[in-house]
Amino acid sequence: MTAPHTLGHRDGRADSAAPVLQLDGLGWSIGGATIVQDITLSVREGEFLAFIGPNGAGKTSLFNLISGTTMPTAGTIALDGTDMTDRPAHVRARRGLGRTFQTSSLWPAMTVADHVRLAAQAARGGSYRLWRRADPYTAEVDGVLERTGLGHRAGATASELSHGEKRKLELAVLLVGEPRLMLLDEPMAGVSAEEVPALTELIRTLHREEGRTVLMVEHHMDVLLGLADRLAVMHHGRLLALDTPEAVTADPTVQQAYLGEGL
Ligand SMILES: Nc1ncnc2c1ncn2[C@@H]1O[C@H](COP(=O)(O)OP(=O)(O)OP(=O)(O)O)[C@@H](O)[C@H]1O
Repeated sequence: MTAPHTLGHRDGRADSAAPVLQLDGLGWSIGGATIVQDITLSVREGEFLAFIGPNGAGKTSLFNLISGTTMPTAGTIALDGTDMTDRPAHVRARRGLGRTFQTSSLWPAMTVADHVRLAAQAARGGSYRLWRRADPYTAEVDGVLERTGLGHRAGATASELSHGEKRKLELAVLLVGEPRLMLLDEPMAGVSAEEVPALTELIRTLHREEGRTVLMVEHHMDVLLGLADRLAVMHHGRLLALDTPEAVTADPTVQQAYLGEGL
């Protein structure tokens, strides 16, 4: 096990008393349709907040707003007490926000190690060269692959990986930037039942042992009940409930929203 990482504020401007993430009245409308509506919540440092909700409830759209890939049409977003509402994704990333996507963002013919190496070069401002003789990123690449359980797959191409290994590689690429706040969009999607426990354990380590704040969209309730401090339930773009997993699953309003789909 690698030693826990100290996740310090990158630019020293953070207000340590402020929540890591604060959303106030956040909304997004497009083409006359309101996709995300009036979301107000705060996330404290080190918390694990999971988002659940029926298909099309607006969970991915909310992650897009938080990460800056979509700009909100209402409300505000603050990171560590600093308003980020109009700031682009790369500025939020510099403030320690990292995310994975629902669909795979890997290059099929590129090796596992080269994915991580490219991410390291991009993060450290190096040039995109995979053939350098004296590779300054070797130790970092090895370390990240070991932390994510992919050391033995360093030379495999992404196309040779199982779904679970692909998800681990996406996490490995994300970890290169040492995000303090990680947004994981359905990290178990497409992963076989046998691979779910190892992936769950990796996410638990990133949260509990490495101290990262995690927001995760996930449909597997059994996975979430062992990980999440709080569950946020989204329905028709709104926040229907936000509480402990026990309270949320017992909430009749939530059960009603899931009627016919199972919670
Ligand atoms: N760019 C867009 N333009 C128009 N409608 C959109 C756009 N992006 C998303 N939507 C719509 O917004 C709604 C919410 O989509 P979103 O992907 O955020 O839901 P979700 O809760 O993540 O769903 P799932 O669990 O199926 O991934 C859907 O009805 C979707 O079709």
